[in-house]
Amino acid sequence: MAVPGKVAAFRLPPLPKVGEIIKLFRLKAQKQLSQNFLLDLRLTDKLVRQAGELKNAYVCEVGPGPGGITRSILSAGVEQLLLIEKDIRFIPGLKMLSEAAPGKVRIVHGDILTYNMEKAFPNHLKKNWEDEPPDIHIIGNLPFSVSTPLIIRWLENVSKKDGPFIYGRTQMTLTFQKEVAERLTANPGGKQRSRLSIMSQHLCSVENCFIIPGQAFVPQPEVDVAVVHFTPLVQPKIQQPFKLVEKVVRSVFQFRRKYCFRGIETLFPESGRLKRTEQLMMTANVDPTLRPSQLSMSQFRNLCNTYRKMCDEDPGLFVYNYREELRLKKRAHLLISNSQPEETEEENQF
Ligand SMILES: C[S@@+](CC[C@H](N)C(=O)[O-])C[C@H]1O[C@@H](n2cnc3c(N)ncnc32)[C@H](O)[C@@H]1O
Repeated sequence: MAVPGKVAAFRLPPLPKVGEIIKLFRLKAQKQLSQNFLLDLRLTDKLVRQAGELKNAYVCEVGPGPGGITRSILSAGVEQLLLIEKDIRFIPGLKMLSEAAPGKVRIVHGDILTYNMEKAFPNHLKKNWEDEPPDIHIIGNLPFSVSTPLIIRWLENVSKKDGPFIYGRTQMTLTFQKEVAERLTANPGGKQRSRLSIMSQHLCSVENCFIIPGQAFVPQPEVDVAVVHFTPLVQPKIQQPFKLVEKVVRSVFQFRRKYCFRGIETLFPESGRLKRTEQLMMTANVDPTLRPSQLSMSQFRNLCNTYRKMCDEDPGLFVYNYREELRLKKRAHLLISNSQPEETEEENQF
């Protein structure tokens, strides 16, 4: 659990308000880029407190924009702050902040999706995975279209201990659309239990910290926003490669309203499908009539471990792709009958 730290360990010299910076540099939010700014410093302070103690820490803020959260991070007394911002219009305002905190801020005009985080911090900060997390934090309020793919990528980095996790169990405090945060943190049986719940919780302790109502942003988005804190676990709850876990979890949730065996079947080619599904479910000790959302983490672990054994015994199994088989069958069906194929798949949200 994140230990809320103190903010205001360092006093910035008087600066124009964030709203004034927006006016000064004509930083109109670009709706098509989902830019929604958080200008209320009480809220930015509260968000930054969720990261824990930041005094003398090394922080990377992704998508600082006009710099509201940036000010709160600097006020927390950090040692170094790396800012990665894609939109060049924000760089002059960020430079103004950097001048107010000499020697502390490094500004990168770049895209977090391509930035090499393995060189972002000094080597001496590296910790062993089993040790306490390093004094490195990632904080960000990014557009939702970026934050969801980014967290999936960072979860894969956690499982491989690379990217930002080359330094150890780097903690992250990020915002998401409220419903995505609910999926990230959902327990078994919960309405929002989904692929994202298993993929995040098997690798990290995930805490839904607080909700920021949409009205707090300028301009106001149509949804509420939640702040989520991630601390990578010393031992993942499922000790299998990320891609294997992803495949099993995606298959289970393929038909999220049906019994779980319906999705699990899709792990196997049509010939022998029933027999192998039964074998997997029996060995993993999973009741085939549970709904995907009812499965516990240990049941997912059993499924992944058993599926891994089956893949080791049949090297062609892992590359089997149900959707591809379905697509080829549909195409053949169309060629033969020239009729519309039946729709067999359900919506498969992350
Ligand atoms: C929702 S706005 C939030 C701005 C600021 N953090 C705040 O809370 O007021 C998202 C910011 O992320 C930036 N951004 C979007 N995609 C990015 C990417 N791939 N890499 C870095 N920054 C990005 C946008 O330019 C914008 O400044």
